[in-house]
Amino acid sequence: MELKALLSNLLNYTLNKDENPNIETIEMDSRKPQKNSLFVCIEGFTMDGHDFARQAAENGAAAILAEKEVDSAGLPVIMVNDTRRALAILSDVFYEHPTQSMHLIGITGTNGKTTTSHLIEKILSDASIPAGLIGTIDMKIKGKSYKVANTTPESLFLQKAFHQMKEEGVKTAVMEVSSHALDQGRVRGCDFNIAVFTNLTQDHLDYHRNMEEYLYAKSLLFSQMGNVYKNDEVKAAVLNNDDPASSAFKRVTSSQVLTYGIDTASDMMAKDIEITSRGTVFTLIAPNHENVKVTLNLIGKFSVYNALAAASACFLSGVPLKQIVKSLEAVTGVPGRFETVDAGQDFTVIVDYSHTPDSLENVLRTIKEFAKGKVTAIVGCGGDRDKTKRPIMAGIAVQLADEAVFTSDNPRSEDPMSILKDMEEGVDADARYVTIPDRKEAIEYAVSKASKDDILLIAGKGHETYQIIGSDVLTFDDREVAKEAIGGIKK
Ligand SMILES: CC(=O)N[C@H]1[C@@H](OP(=O)(O)OP(=O)(O)OC[C@H]2O[C@@H](n3ccc(=O)[nH]c3=O)[C@H](O)[C@@H]2O)O[C@H](CO)[C@@H](O)[C@@H]1O[C@H](C)C(=O)N[C@@H](C)C(=O)N[C@H](CCC(=O)O)C(=O)O
Ligand SMILES: Nc1ncnc2c1ncn2[C@@H]1O[C@H](COP(=O)(O)OP(=O)(O)OP(=O)(O)O)[C@@H](O)[C@H]1O
Repeated sequence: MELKALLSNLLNYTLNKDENPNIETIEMDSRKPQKNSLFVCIEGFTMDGHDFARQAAENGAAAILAEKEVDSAGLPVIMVNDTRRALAILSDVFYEHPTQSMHLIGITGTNGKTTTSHLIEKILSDASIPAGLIGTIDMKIKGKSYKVANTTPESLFLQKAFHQMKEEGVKTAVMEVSSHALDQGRVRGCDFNIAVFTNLTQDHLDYHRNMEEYLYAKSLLFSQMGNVYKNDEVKAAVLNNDDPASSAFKRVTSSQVLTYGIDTASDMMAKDIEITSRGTVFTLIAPNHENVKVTLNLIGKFSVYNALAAASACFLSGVPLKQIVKSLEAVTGVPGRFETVDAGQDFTVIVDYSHTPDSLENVLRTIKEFAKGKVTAIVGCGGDRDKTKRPIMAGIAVQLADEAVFTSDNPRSEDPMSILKDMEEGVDADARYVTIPDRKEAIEYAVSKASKDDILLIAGKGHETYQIIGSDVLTFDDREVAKEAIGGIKK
C-alpha cells in the first residue's frame, strides 16, 4: 500500500518530504526485519522506540512515524501527536478495516473478563457461529491457539489477528478489553457491536493513579463505541446493574443498553440462586420474560454474574435462550479459574487466578459456603504492580481462611521479602498465618498440613505456567507443583 493511502485516515500529521514509498508491513519493533515497513516509534514505559529509528532504517524500513525528532537515516518521517494512537488507526487501514464487517464483542471489567469471554465463545460455537477469541490465556482462531503478550494486545497485533480471522472465514470475535488497552488507545480501530461490563473493584492502581482514573479508562469502551447502528444492527452496551460503575457507562454510551443483575431489577436476571460445592443452580429471566432453570458447573455467585453477562451478549447476538442455557450447562470450567487438582488425595486443592482483593474475597467466601474441613489460602502479590492491594489481600486471607500462607507471586524486580512485609501490614500479629517466600515450599507446606475434607486455595496464578523472579521467567505451574507435593506425602 502506498504511504499516503495508509495515512488517509489520520487527521493531523506532517510528512517531511514529498515521497510516497510502498509500505509492505507496519512494525513497532526495530529488531524485527522491516521489509519496506512503516516503522512506528513508540515511547514505552521502559524503552523509547524513537531511539531505534536508525536501526529500523538499517533493517529495511521505508518510512518512520514519530512524535518527536529522530535519526531516520534520510527516510521520510511522518510526525503525529501520539504514535500509539496513530498506530491503531493505521493498523485498521492497513488490514482493511477488518472489524467493520465482523460481529465484535468486547468485555471489560476488573474480574470475570476471561471467564465471560470463554462462555461467550462456547455458546456461539455451539450455535454454529465460530468465534475468534482474544484474551489473557491466548488467542484462538478455529480452535487453534496462539500466544499473546497482553490481555489486550497492541493495535497492530489486534488488527492483524482480525484480518486473519476473516481470511479463515471467522466473522465473529470476542475479546477482553483491559483498562491499559483503553488508556493507550490500543482498541481505537475496533468497531464493537457489543461492549460488556463485568464489575469494577480495586486493581491496577500502579498504572491508573486512582479509582476515578481507572473508571474513566473503562468508560472509554462505552463512549468510543460510536454510532447507534453498525451494518443495520443495533450496537449494545451490556451492563452489570448491581455494580455502581454502570451508571457512569449508561451516561456516556449512545448505544442501546441491556442490563443484567441479581439484586437490582434488570433486563436479564438470575433468581432463586443455590450454591453448592459442585456448581450453581438458578432461574434465568430473559428480557423477553422467558424463565429457564440453569444448572451451572461453575461455582459461586460471581459465576452467576459471568453467566448472565455471557447470556446477555449471546442473546443480543441472536442465539435462542434455550441454546444459550444448554451451552452454559455444558461448560465444566475455564483453565486456572476455580480449577481443582486431583491427585487422589482426600482433601480439595483449588487453583484460582484471584489476584485482586475482590476476586480473592469472592472465592474464599464461596469456598466457606461448602467447606467441611479447614480452609487454607496460599496468597502472594505481584512485584512492580499495585502495592496498595498487598495489605488488603493479606487481610482478606487471614479474615476468611482458617490459615493463610503468604508467599511469592511474580515478584519481578522487587525483593520478595519486602512484598511479604507490605502484605503483613494488613494483618494483626496474632493472625493465623505463616510466611514462606518460596512458592513451591509454601505449597508443599500447605499440602503436608492438610487433613481429610480440608480445602487448599492456591490463589493468584491460575493458568500461568511461569514465575517471574528478577528478569528470569522460570517454569512454574501451581497445578503441577501441587500434584507433586501430594505425590510426595502419599509415599
Ligand atoms: C505498561 C504497558 O502497558 N506495557 C506495554 C508496553 O510496553 P512498554 O511501553 O514498556 O514497551 P517498551 O519495552 O518500553 O518499548 C517501547 C517501544 O520500543 C520498541 N523497541 C524496544 C527495544 C528495541 O530494541 N527496539 C524497539 O523498537 C518496542 O518494540 C516498543 O514499541 O507495550 C508493549 C507492546 O505493546 C506491551 O507488551 C507492554 O505490556 C507489558 C507486557 C505489560 O505488562 N502490560 C501490562 C501492564 C498490561 O498492559 N496489562 C493489561 C492487562 C492487565 C490485566 O487486566 O490484568 C493488558 O492488556 O495486557
Ligand atoms: N464476575 C466476577 N466477579 C468477581 N470475581 C470474579 C468474577 N469472575 C471471576 N472472578 C475471580 O477472578 C479471577 C479471575 O477471573 P477472570 O480471569 O475471568 O478475570 P479477568 O477479568 O480476565 O482477570 P485479568 O484481567 O486479571 O486477566 C477468577 O479466578 C475468580 O477468582
